Amino acid sequence: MDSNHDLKITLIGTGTIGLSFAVFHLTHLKSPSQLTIYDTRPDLEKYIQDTLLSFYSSSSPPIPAISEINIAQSLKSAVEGAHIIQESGPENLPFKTALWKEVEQHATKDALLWSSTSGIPASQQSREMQDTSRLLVVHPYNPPNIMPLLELVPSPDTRAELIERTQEFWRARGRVPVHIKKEVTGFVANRLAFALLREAIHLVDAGVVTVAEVDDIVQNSMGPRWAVAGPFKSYHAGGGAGGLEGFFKNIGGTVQGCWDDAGRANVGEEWEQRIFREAEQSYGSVDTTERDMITRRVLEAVKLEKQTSKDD
Ligand SMILES: NC(=O)C1=CN([C@@H]2O[C@H](COP(=O)(O)OP(=O)(O)OC[C@H]3O[C@@H](n4cnc5c(N)ncnc54)[C@H](O)[C@@H]3O)[C@@H](O)[C@H]2O)C=CC1
Ligand SMILES: O=C(O)[C@@H](O)C(=O)[C@H](O)[C@@H](O)CO
Repeated sequence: MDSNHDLKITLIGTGTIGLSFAVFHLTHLKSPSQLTIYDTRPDLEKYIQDTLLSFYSSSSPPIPAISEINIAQSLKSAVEGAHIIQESGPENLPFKTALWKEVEQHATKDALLWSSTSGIPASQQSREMQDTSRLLVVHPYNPPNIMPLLELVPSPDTRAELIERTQEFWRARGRVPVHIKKEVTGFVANRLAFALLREAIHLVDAGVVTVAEVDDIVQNSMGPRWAVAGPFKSYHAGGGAGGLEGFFKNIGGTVQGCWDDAGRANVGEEWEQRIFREAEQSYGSVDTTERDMITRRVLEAVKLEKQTSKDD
């Protein structure tokens, strides 16, 4: 991968995710002039000026010279000469398919082509490309300027060396790229999160707990637990000397009972209006700045403690 001094990154689509990626890259690039942004919104420059600054606080890296960022006036000029091109445009297949077909015409042959998509596989997005081996999904967890995870989801055609170069890029910047081996719906993080969300909806809909009580439970148990040790490591530890096998020997009956009794809520069913209203009454407009500041500090603390215990 090109050194940070001459690395050129282009971001296509700088809304919620794209701008967060911009903040991340600006922290690691030697100059803002190495970053190019292309977005069709008419108020782009004012939007960037107003919104990018909101990502910076007293504890974050110094505010970059935003005026030095390249604002491209065409897709062609945005992608020419870029080493990395990441799209964070609208989550719809026609947009992404047309985009990659056009990007491929102007991008250099060894440029890395990444999609931030939440769930549209590279095999679908690349179907009008000449070289379908070039595209890789690099799915972030919002906000990517803070959350370490990137799910790398290749199509069956994606070249292995592109996955390796992408892993190298993110690891070198302290991120956690995970290679998802198959194009499953929602990849992995969302599937796991949405499985928990389905059961949470079921329990609220059944009057077992409220929306806020579910959040209290998660934030004061598995939330911090899984920030330190994920589900498999936690239950392997919970099984004592027997490990995960011991856990299931001991608790397996209860686990199966929960699985058998799990809820089957579906989108569009009658639970929606009541639970949407309860969430609104509980939270109103969430202060994402405070959320992100606390999340950053939690992640930094976990990383420091894990490094300290590794060094001991
Ligand atoms: N919002 C989230 O929590 C997450 C979103 N994603 C994915 O990231 C992608 C972007 O999502 P968001 O940032 O939430 O959407 P967004 O709506 O905030 O941003 C999309 C941006 O694309 C721009 N755009 C629209 N048409 C364009 C075009 N033809 N050329 C260039 N730019 C164009 C829009 O002006 C807008 O700024 C989606 O694929 C989404 O699934 C992935 C992880 C999390
Ligand atoms: O939750 C996230 O940040 C991401 O994994 C997603 O893709 C979300 O589902 C996003 O699309 C909506 O928040």
